[in-house]
Amino acid sequence: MHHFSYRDGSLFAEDVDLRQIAAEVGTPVYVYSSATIERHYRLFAAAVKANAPAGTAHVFYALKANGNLGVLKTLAALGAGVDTVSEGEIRKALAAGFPPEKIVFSGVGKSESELRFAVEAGIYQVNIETEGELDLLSRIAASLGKRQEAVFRVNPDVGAGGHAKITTGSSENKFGVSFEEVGRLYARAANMPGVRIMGLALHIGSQIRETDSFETAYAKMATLVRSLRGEGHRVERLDLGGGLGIPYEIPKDFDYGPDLIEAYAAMVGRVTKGLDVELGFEPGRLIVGNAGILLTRVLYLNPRPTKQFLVVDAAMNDLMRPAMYEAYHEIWPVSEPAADASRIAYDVVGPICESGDTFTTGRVLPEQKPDDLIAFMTAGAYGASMASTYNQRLLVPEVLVKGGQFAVTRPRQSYEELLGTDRAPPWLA
Ligand SMILES: Cc1ncc(COP(=O)(O)O)c(C=O)c1O
Ligand SMILES: N[C@@H](CCCC[NH3+])C(=O)O
Repeated sequence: MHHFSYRDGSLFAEDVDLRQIAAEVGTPVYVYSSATIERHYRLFAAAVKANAPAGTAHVFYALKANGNLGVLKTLAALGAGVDTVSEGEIRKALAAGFPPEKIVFSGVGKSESELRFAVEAGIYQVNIETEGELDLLSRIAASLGKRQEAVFRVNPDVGAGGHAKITTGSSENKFGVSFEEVGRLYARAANMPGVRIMGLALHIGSQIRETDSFETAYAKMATLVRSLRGEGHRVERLDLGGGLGIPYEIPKDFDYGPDLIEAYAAMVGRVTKGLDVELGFEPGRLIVGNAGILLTRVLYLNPRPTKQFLVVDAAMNDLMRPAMYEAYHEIWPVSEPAADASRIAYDVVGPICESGDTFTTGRVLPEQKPDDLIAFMTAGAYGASMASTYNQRLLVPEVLVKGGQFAVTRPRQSYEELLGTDRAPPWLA
């Protein structure tokens, strides 16, 4: 089931022709499908709930993957919780209507003011990553007359992921407290006035397309839960993080998800059997990755003796995954190519003054000409959320589609907004 498909010769997002969005909103523009977001959330939530030991599983959508207000409201309406990593993300989640009691706060470097904001907001859980953070959190909460529920994010020393830069669970990575330290921290926390430790969390990496590395890490966590309980500590919650990957190469008979999600959920059920914990999950990419595309227009062709450059109006500041992780995104022309269309190998590049502003090299596509529209597929996760204004380009707009309707849920930034926050120093004013 794919919600981006060809109809009458043009690529549609659900029931909306992408040519219409390009005409009304301009390019580049991100376009998201509500139906895909809903489907992936429901598939995941149902599978993990069905396999959870105590029948309780909380799904905290990882907001960092896509923080668009329309996307967040869609998920809040489905009853999702949210995983945040900064005060800005907590504020976005609250603004989108997520109740504080469904908000988790992760992150290696939470500042004092961020922790204070989170405690005052009354969020569900802080995922503590260092001993210093434990002390600080307790001090802040106690000064507010509160006791904040929290878990320790443990570094399981099992790293995995689609690229070295997105592995988080290895002990070489900065994330989480080490396995050996957890017992001691639990014991210290028991005497602290401002925190109540409810359990453990982990997150091993992103774009993981098999279940073995999760299983290794989760089995280690199950052992840790038992040994902590043996020492008399309370472990009621186990937050298993996110990281489940998605297909970036879209199969012809696209029916994303169920197999890997089912296998993952069954594995979780197996590993946590009899553990009597409330499970939490933090999927990001899985929920929104396949739900979005980046729509861009061909500006120029630049033929060279050995290659053909296709210059488009999107750039690495709009979608930085290819430049940062050599990530692969399929490219679909908006006008459905004829079966006998001539095909050419292109290096698809953006307007930015960096050779790294290259989406792909030698990609064979139906022949393109200036003004043609093309879509970078599977761009719903870590696309707009990682965008910048590098080269003083305007932040890219975002559109949410639902059935035959669409709405601009973030307009293209204006030049007034781009320039308006700068301040001249007084000696040059
Ligand atoms: C703590 C934490 N939770 C959840 C996620 C979401 O990961 P993904 O989008 O791969 O599901 C991340 C990012 O990798 C993360 O750092
Ligand atoms: N931003 C990365 C994944 C990192 C996930 C954040 N912990 C990507 O686009 O693949």
